[in-house]
Amino acid sequence: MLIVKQLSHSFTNGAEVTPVLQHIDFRVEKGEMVALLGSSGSGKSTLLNLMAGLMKPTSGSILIGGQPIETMSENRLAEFRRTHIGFIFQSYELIPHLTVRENVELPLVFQSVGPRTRRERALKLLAQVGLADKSELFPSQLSGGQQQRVSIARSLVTMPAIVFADEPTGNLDTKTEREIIDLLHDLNANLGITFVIVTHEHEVARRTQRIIQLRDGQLVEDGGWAGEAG
Ligand SMILES: Nc1ncnc2c1ncn2[C@@H]1O[C@H](COP(=O)(O)OP(=O)(O)OP(=O)(O)O)[C@@H](O)[C@H]1O
Repeated sequence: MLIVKQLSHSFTNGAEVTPVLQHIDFRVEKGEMVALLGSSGSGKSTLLNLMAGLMKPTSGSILIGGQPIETMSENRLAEFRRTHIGFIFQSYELIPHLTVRENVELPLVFQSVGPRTRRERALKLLAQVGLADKSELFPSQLSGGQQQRVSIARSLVTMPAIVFADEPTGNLDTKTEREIIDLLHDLNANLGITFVIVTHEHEVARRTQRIIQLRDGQLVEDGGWAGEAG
């Protein structure tokens, strides 16, 4: 599903070169739920941006569904992202003047899916994330946890091969955090969605099947639990 091969990245500002990721190797199989754990500055966002095709690596390769994304043209990559990759952000990134249902439908608008199909798919997903009765409200009328559920429904509406979640519970209290992770678990178990969850919180990482740990741009642990990895 996802293969990261000998991935390295440095940022260059004038003469100054900052190496951020060094020779990262791992793979994520279809249906896995993986945490990418690391403290601030360890390189998580950089790795996520590279895996999502938002940046080109200095060297190495990223394959999603067998396709190397770093060699794709910008247009091809944009299309590939829209079709095969789902995103969940810490700050939800919902459009305030669209209803909950319209927010979930939005990725399908960009794929030219007709209104009736869009509506059906959005309502089905909203029911799956426990928001069947909130579809015609606006994001501001929902709690933070509910808004994150909307963004989860939106990330799944195109039926992507893989979903990247960037600190998905970073703005939520502990109880709501647990509920959101439970939901991601259910979606993983029931629908077989492949999730890569970027987090600096051991509590979140501990709930996944597998932990990939980054420290100073290097992979220090793959597969162990946070408690053991220290
Ligand atoms: N555009 C850039 N130019 C130079 N250095 C950068 C740039 N972006 C990030 N870095 C450096 O790369 C390192 C890793 O940053 P990154 O944002 O990937 O870490 P992170 O683990 O996501 O941290 P956080 O949890 O705080 O977001 C940091 O030392 C950062 O200063």
